[in-house]
Amino acid sequence: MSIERITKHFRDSAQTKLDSIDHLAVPIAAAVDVIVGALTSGNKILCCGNGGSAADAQHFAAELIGRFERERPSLPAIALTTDSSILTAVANDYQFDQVFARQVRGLGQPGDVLLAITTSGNSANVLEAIKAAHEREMIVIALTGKGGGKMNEALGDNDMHLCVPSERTARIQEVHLLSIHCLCDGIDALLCGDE
Ligand SMILES: O=C(CO)[C@@H](O)[C@H](O)[C@H](O)[C@H](O)COP(=O)(O)O
Ligand SMILES: [Zn+2]
Repeated sequence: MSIERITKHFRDSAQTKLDSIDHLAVPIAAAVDVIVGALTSGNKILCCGNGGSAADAQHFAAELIGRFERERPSLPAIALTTDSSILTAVANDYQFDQVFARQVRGLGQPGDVLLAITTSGNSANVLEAIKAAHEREMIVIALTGKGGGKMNEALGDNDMHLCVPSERTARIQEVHLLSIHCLCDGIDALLCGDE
């Protein structure tokens, strides 16, 4: 593989991150307020996504249940992407687009937050999870890209949309991970004080 290709990936990734600051800094700060409000009211965070975004959902839940950069109490978060028995049963007995929605209906409570991650904004199982979250009176924080796709119609007035200004899945995922780390840092700062 050529060094130029690798260099281009690094440069493009850095540029997409720089381009994202003006789009995402304010909504990320607002999302931190929503998440901390939910956590301090005794609510929890559910997270979902497909492929690389499933990994992002798990990454976020791990940092809340475990820790980010400093010691603090465990925070309640569940990735809906991890239980192969649930995922296969729901996909087999219902439809694959219900794999997250069914878990939201079983686990979600009013005031809980759904972190819905999809680079295209179009994954049917993520959109169905949002419908279920609305039924459960949950708040949705959506991480998308590519203009947001069908997510633009799926979200309600109380939801939040963090849309990365890129058309390329890999670059969008890279900014999603950075955004997730900003969320973790913001949660810790609000709960434990600035460091
Ligand atoms: O990680 C990657 C590509 O970088 C893939 O696994 C990617 O996440 C999958 O193709 C997903 O199914 C894409 O779904 P979405 O982001 O459009 O919701
Ligand atoms: Zn990927």
